[in-house]
Parts: sequence; C-alpha cells; structure tokens
Amino acid sequence: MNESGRRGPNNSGNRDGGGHGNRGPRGESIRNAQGRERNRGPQRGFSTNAPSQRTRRADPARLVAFEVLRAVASEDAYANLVLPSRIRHHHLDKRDAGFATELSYGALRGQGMYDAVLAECVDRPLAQLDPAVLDALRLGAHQLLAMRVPAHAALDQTVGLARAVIGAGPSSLINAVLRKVTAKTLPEWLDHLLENETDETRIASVRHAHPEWIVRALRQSLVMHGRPASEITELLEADNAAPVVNLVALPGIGNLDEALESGATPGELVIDSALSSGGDLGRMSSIREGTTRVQDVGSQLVARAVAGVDLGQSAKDGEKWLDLCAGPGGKAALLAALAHQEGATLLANEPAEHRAKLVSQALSAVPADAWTVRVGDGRDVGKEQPETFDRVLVDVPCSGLGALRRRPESRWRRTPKDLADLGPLQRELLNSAIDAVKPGGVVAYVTCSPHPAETTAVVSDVLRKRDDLEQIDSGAALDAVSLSGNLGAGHGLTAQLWPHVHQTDAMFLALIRKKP
Ligand SMILES: C[S@@+](CC[C@H](N)C(=O)[O-])C[C@H]1O[C@@H](n2cnc3c(N)ncnc32)[C@H](O)[C@@H]1O
Repeated sequence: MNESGRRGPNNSGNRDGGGHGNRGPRGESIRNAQGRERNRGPQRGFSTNAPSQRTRRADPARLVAFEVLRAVASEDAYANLVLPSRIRHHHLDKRDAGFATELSYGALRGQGMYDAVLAECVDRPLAQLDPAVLDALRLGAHQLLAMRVPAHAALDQTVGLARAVIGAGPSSLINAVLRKVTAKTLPEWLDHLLENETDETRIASVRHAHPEWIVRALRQSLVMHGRPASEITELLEADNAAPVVNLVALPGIGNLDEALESGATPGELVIDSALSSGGDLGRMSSIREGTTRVQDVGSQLVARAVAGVDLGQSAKDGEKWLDLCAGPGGKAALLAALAHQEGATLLANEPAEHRAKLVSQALSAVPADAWTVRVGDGRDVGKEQPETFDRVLVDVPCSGLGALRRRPESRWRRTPKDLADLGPLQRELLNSAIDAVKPGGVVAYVTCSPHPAETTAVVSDVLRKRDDLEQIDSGAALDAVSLSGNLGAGHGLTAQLWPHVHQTDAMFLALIRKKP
C-alpha cells in the first residue's frame, strides 16, 4: 500500500476541476509511465458544479477497475484473471492498463482498511449500500488516499463513473462520502481509526489491510520457518506492494530477447527469468506462443529444484516425471521443457477438466512427445501407477496465503476453515505422490502458503506414518538451482521462500526421497 499519496495545496486556477486538469486534448487521461495521473494542477480543489453538471463519462481505465471489482464481488471472480480481459476489451494503452491495475488491485487489497474509513463517512452500515456503490466508493477512497491522483480528479471521475454505469441517483451520495474521505490523509485516518487500539494484531490488521487471523497466521508461519516474528510488518507490506511480474523463457524452447527489448530486466534469482513492468503482455508474440511465460520466480525455483535433484543416476534420459496437481500448468510447462531437454517425459495430472485444458495449452509450446495430460483425481495415481515415476511434483491445493500480493481479493475471501478443510486432501495427495514414486525417486511437496498447517505439519504427519522415506535438504536444492547459490530459504530440511526476503511468492518446498 502506498501510504505516501499525499495531496498538495489547492494552488491552481482551474476552478471547475471537472476532469479537464488531468486530461489531454481529447479528454484522455495524462498519466506517467507508472500509469499514475500526472499531478499538474489543483489537488485539493473540488468542482463547484453539482454532480449532475459534471463528468458523465466513465474514464476507460476507471471503468476497467470498476468492472474488476464488480466481477470479484458479484461473480466470485479472480481479479488477476478478469483484469487482462477487461483491459483488452476496452483497448487500454500501457499507461491506462497500469493505472487500471494499480487502482483495482489497490482497492481490492486495501478493502478492509478502506471500508473502515468509509464506515466513518457513511451514515448507515456499509452492508446496506448498493454493492456497486460500495465498489465505486472503494475505488474513490483508494485514489484519494493511496494514489497520486489529484483529489478533484479522483472525485469527479469516480462520480462520473457512477453516473455512467450505476445511475444518476447514487452520484450525490458518492460525492458527499468521498468529500468526507478527503478530510484526512491515509496516515491521519489510520491514526484516527486506531486511536484507542492497543492490540498489536488489530493494529497491524488495519494498518496493513489484512484480516486479523491472517496477521496471526503469517506471524506464526515466520516463526515456524525460522524467521523472527518482527518481520511481520515487512511481510504484510510486501503483500501490499504492486506485484512484480516474472517471466520465464522455457529452457531449450524460448528466449527472453523480445521481453528484454520491451523493457523487462534480467532476473537475479534464477536463469532464463526476467522482471517485467507489467501491462498487457499478450502483445508479445513469445508470450502468445507460450515459449515465454509469466511465472513467479518461486515457482520457477521449486520446479527447477525437483528437476535438479541428484538421484545418483548418471543421466535423466528415459526418466518419468509426474506433476500430480498440474492446473493451470505453470510448473508443468517448465518441468516439461526441462524433461524434454533431458530425454525424460512428464505426466501432468489435473482433475478439473477446464484446468486440464489450460495445462494442455501451457504445455503446447513443448514438443508433444515430452508430455501427456491426465484428467483425474491425483489421489488415484499412486494406486493406479505405483512406483512408476522418478520425480513427482505435488503442488497441492492450498489457502494461497503465500500469494496474497498476486490475488488481491483472496485475503478477504479466505477463512481459517479453509486450512482445516484442505488438510486431509493435502495429506492424501502427498501419500499418493509417494506411492507413485519409484524407490530411489524424489517427491517435491509444494504449497504457495507458508502456513505450518499446510506445510510442515502435513510433511511430518505423512513421514511419521511411513518408514520408506527420508527428507532431502530442500534449502540446498533451491540454492543449487539459483543464480546466487545462497537464498537462505532452508530451515531444517524444508525450505520457505518469502515475498519480503526473496520477492517471490511464499512458496514452501519439502523434498522427500523414497529409500532405494
Ligand atoms: C496449487 S494448484 C497447482 C498449480 C500448478 N502446479 C501450477 O504451477 O500452475 C493446485 C491444483 O490442484 C488441483 N487439484 C484439486 N484437487 C485435486 C486432486 N484431488 N488431485 C489432483 N489435483 C487436484 C486444483 O484443481 C489445482 O489446479
């Protein structure tokens, strides 16, 4: 969360503030390279016109952000899936796409915090507002409190958006509420909201816009994986930072030339990776062809780690690899490319038909003789194909508490019950993976969550009940495939990556070898 989005003095002669001061000759937004509107005039000045006389148009970038929030709230959609299609639908250029991303992601991540502010400015419980009005207010609050958008533009454009897409009625309410929001800066609002608060978890929860149970869970996770509890603030801040978009060129198949020419910078943690500045990557032919893919560096590292484990055989030629929970196919694509290079083959399993299709699409850039997709329950694979595979990745369904920065709405959707519900499935999948691996082979248990209930507890429960297993040093395995050679992710024999330390998702890895 950018808490420095302060507004300057009202020092401009632009009296109407009606959206012109921040627009180009054709009324288009003027934004800088980060997609932020240039601050070129009045900042605290508001329109003296009634809402009915002001902007009636929806700025396309704000409209995209609004549509994303609506889809998330009313259709249970995922922002990271809806946003790119809305950007394309409205033909946003790079700057407007950046603005729409920052606005929608920021408003979603900060939802709990903005709702606390809005509750102080609305004369009824927020639950009684039309959900579309509440979403418009959240977008307005994020612009006013955390983006470098002049207050008059944030207000006028949000009211204009509401007039265009919700109706004339709510625009007066939105105008009045957002004016009250402008009375304080974000730090002032936070001080006000937390005036009499002494509970550290509650303070961190409001200040960093995370539900209290997640603050507690992440603090506990840090400690369980050998890091100090005091890092919680950095971790929560990292969850709120604009997401870094990592790219991977599939080894032996793609390269990063086009990405680097488009402004991406070479990744520092793992080979064949790059950092993109975001925007609509679908404009790159290497992305459209699937030879270069968007993938978190943590995912790249764990996929490379399982492929890289030394099994004591001279070559990997002829090895059989399994990705037991493959959808949507990110790690499977990298694994299949690595398998192809080594003369190995990959079976990618996924039970959900639509996700299995995504796996096939993800794998389509890799020669077809290197992989097969199986549509089915991963819990059956161990029984159906016992002791068959040399390397098995089991990237289990999890709470996703380690990827909150990429899925901005998820922190408000998840509940502690999710952890309890997922536990039995995670154990069954790990057992199936172990049954499916050959003696001497390796299983990589992976989650994009650091929570002990889905990481160390699952591994130790399964290990305790079997005597055919030994753990491999997962931190060393990650180091071996990293460029730095010293990620510092290992704790005991498991490894945990962190957004605030490694700038990756909080990916957990436990490498388990079946005794020969
Ligand atoms: C964390 S995601 C895997 C992400 C994937 N490895 C990637 O890198 O793109 C977990 C996947 O497990 C799948 N899944 C759910 N239940 C499963 C089951 N019983 N057997 C196998 N996979 C399952 C989900 O549909 C989901 O696609």
